Amino acid sequence: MTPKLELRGVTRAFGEKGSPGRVTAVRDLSFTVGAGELVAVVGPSGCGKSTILNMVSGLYGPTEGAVLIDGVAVEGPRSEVGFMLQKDLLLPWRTVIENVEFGLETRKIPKAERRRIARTELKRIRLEEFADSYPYQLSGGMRQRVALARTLAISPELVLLDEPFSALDAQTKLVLQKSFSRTLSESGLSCLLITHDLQEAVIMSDRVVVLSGRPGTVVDTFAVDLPHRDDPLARSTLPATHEYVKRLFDTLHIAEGAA
Ligand SMILES: Nc1ncnc2c1ncn2[C@@H]1O[C@H](COP(=O)(O)OP(=O)(O)OP(=O)(O)O)[C@@H](O)[C@H]1O
Repeated sequence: MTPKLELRGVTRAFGEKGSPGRVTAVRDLSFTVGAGELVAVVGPSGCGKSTILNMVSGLYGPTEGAVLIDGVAVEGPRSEVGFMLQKDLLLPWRTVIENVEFGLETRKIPKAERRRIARTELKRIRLEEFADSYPYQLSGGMRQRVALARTLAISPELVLLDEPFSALDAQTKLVLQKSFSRTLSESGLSCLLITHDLQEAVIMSDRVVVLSGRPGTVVDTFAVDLPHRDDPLARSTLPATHEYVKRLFDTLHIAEGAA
């Protein structure tokens, strides 16, 4: 079966070819995200995680190799790709429901239909009673949930999650990891999760890709063969979870030492 996302021998360099300032951010990366799969990418700072996201979102292409969505090379922004960033980027002058409708508006969906979809998404994240509130009236965790609703409202097939919980306190993070995991599993979406948090990578994903320091190359990739992908809290209590986290820690330690 064609994967939802495939990076095939991807290298990306910046700067003039042959110039001393040329930097290779990632080298010969190959990995896939299958349909309905959540794949976490972890690696040391500067290993090229943002570069990967920028290529998958069509901001720029690889220097060598190919980035494919549904087997088709990405050559610009694709409507089936949704994003969730560390900062919620909600528009402060719009109500919660108007924020959720934003992506639908830019796609010229009629107003009544936009409202219907936005209400369904707010219900899904259990914030329907805040539809007419403004972002400043919500907690950081609630704002991130609204941002997820906005992402899902456009019915994406692939969701890119860029450190979506890193700005939150530890307790809010746990609650959100749980609610995101349930929502993403229920929707059967394919997801690429970029994270610095090794525990998060293990408790939320089906598979983990480990990158080395710059230039980022794949140093390990493994399936997380544990139950409860839709419930990170339950997964975090399993003894085997700690084995996986330790494996990641050891791999990254070696990778950093070699960089
Ligand atoms: N547009 C650019 N021009 C020049 N160099 C770049 C550009 N984008 C990224 N780089 C370089 O490529 C390397 C990887 O950058 P990138 O931002 O992808 O890493 P990252 O893993 O997201 O970093 P962090 O974890 O610290 O956010 C860095 O050394 C960076 O300086």
